[in-house]
Amino acid sequence: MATTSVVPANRRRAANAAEELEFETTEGVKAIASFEEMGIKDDLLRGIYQYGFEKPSAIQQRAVTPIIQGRDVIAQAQSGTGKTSMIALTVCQFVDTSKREVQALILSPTRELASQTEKVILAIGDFINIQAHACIGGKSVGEDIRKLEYGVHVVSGTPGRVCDMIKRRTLRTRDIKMLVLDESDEMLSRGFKDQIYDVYRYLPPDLQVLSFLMP
Ligand SMILES: Nc1ncnc2c1ncn2[C@@H]1O[C@H](COP(=O)(O)OP(=O)(O)OP(=O)(O)O)[C@@H](O)[C@H]1O
Repeated sequence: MATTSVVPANRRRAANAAEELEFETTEGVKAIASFEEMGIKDDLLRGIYQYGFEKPSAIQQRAVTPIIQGRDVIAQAQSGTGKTSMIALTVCQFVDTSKREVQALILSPTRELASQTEKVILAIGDFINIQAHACIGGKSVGEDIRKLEYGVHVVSGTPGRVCDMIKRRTLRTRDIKMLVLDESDEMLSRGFKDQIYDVYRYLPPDLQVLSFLMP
């Protein structure tokens, strides 16, 4: 397990000035200053640059490599520091797009966040032809069934709808090898614990788990 935490050294000062941030990481976790050095696949790098990113943010510099190496990771950083983008890029790096099965599952506490993550995945993963679907409450169940039966590589959803789709056997879990819990503390405080546990029970045992939260 690798842990990374990025918090302002002094909350009264400007939070986005890199020199005023404090970084705490598991021993051995290094900051990698460029996307090229992270071993990201070429077509994904093209997508990242096309999206407008030139260099990784502080949390991305520290957490992307352990994720790509297959470690379970807990990463903590304030809002706007690049966590959602990091989920998108590591999921895109992880999936094998020649296999149209769900391989990564992202759970978020809100429909907006789940949809936003799906959008960033589709944008960054444009050149790798990634198929992603937002499985969220309030949207048509029929559309979920159609998309999932057609076949997608990634599902980004809220725990209730995802659990429902798994129980209907529309969301096949056999090939899921990565579980991402975004804003995991928020999910637990919103009472999603039982649903998350329910989802987890259906996932294969050989699973990489990533947990993202705010300080
Ligand atoms: N490496 C990067 N280079 C340039 N911009 C970036 C980079 N990573 C993220 N961003 C941009 O910074 C903003 C915040 O990123 P993101 O949404 O990924 O962060 P977050 O920590 O998930 O924040 P929030 O909780 O507000 O969603 C977005 O506009 C995103 O496009």
